[in-house]
Amino acid sequence: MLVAPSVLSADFGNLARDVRAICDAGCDLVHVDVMDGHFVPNLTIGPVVVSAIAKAATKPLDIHLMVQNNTFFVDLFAPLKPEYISFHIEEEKNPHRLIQHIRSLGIKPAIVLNPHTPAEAIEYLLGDLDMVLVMSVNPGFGGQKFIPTVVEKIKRLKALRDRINPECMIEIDGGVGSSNIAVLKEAGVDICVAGSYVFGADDYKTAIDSLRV
Ligand SMILES: O=C(CO)[C@H](O)[C@H](O)COP(=O)(O)O
Ligand SMILES: [Co+2]
Repeated sequence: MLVAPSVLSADFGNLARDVRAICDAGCDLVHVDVMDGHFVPNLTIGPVVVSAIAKAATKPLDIHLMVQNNTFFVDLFAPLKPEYISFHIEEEKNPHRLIQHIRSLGIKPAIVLNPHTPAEAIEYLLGDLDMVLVMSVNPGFGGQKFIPTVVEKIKRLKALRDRINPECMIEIDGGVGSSNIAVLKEAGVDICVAGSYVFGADDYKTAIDSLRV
């Protein structure tokens, strides 16, 4: 299991310190939540702060867009050379075109599914994706309770993934911790995002290691 702590739960007064700390603690990716106050009822960070995160990070960035104008934000963050940019299928009229655009920028394209969106919604896009991110909370805030019905969805997604594009990663985001990580691994998750679980722990390395099932 790869681990991507979400900096949404970091101390923003000491952001560079916290980003360095999770990288030193052995995380695989740094998960960055970008919210525009329109697609979700919360507003987070733009390119000025994300570039400060990129500067402090010694691990690749995993940018999770929760925005209305995906192409605008992809172009805004592309110069930071993240490993992944993920966008919500619920907010994109031309997802196939946007996947190609992200790839043309040298970035791995990923799609996010909200809790109500079936795995089958991306069946004909899976062959072009490097990752699918399954939301296990409603997007917008850290520290929410895990929605257990996503476990069944991950199993369906894994079956599709294994048939269509075995290289494509499955990532989970929201309410993840040591209590549910084994079930998620068993269902087919490859990468877990964890915000409040990691940043709320006394020791980041112990918390990250506890997710490596
Ligand atoms: O995308 C997100 C919220 O929309 C965050 O990545 C997610 O909520 C992580 O926080 P936590 O692990 O505390 O649930
Ligand atoms: Co996220």
